[in-house]
Amino acid sequence: GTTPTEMVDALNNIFGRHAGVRAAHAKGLCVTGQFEPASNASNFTSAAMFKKPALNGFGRFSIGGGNPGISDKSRTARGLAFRMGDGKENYDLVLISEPVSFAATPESFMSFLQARVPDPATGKPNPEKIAAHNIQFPDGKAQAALLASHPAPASYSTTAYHSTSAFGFTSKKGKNTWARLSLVPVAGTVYLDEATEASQPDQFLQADLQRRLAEKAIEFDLVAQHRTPGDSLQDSTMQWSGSKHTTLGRLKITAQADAALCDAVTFLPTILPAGVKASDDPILQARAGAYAVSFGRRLAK
Ligand code: HEM
Repeated sequence: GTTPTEMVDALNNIFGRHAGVRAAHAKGLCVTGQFEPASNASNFTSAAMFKKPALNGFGRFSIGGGNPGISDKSRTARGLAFRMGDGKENYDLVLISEPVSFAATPESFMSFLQARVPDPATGKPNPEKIAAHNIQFPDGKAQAALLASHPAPASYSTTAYHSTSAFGFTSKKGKNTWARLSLVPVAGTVYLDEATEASQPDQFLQADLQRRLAEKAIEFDLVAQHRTPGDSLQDSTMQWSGSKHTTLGRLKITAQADAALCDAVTFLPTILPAGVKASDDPILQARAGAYAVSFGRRLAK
């Protein structure tokens, strides 16, 4: 099965159930900031909030997986969730640090996780089960290859974050454009070099964030990649080739915030302003239900 409860149980089966903690992206840091829409963004999207000079918001940087003690050096996806609003509507961006997800469907997501449940005899995942998953669900290979191709980001501020799924944007003239979104770091993408990867302590991301924010805001451009024919609207494991991009504005992360601010909500990729719609990508459609189950469990502790 692939109900929201079954998906969260599958995460808990691997990572354990930690009181008050997210079932996925368990480790993270809460921040506040502003989004400044680009002056021409309203040609691309009719959403009212993009006509404002600036929107306030808060968000959370995270490391993929349900282990709250994971090393900051681990080669897993990083996450960035950010909620911005104009007082009337909210817009949640819930993004990861690779341009593709690890499963095209909830069935593939379940198989990926079930193949990684630690073997009671060894305490480790059984490589044969992972190999069998890769044969049955080859859609998981693209993200794994990307993650293996570089060390972890040197900082939460030095990697791009991507929606992997597509959203439809209605322009003020009523035209719909399908796009995938990315937050692109203004300071550029920097991964740990291999020597630093070996020598750096396991925890460095919080101190790094503190140091950078004491100096200046951490900035990302919000970029919409337009769909070109052949770019899938259903398969978030396939990279897009569309070469047309529109910059929708700049996100400025200005301060760290108490974890409580972010833990009181669940960021959902389906919280969208009027004028932006989700595609019928089955992964995008499955996420909100699972996030709600995880949210309920961590509030109940
Ligand atoms: C079927 C596929 C997926 C499932 C079942 C799933 C499940 C979850 C769950 C249960 C949480 C914890 C929610 C909470 O307690 O608030 C979570 C968090 C998160 N997920 Fe997913 N996820 C999926 C795919 C994705 C994809 C494709 C992305 C990004 C492109 C993504 C990005 C994130 C991020 C950034 C967070 C952390 C949000 C925060 O910091 O509060 N997830 N996911």
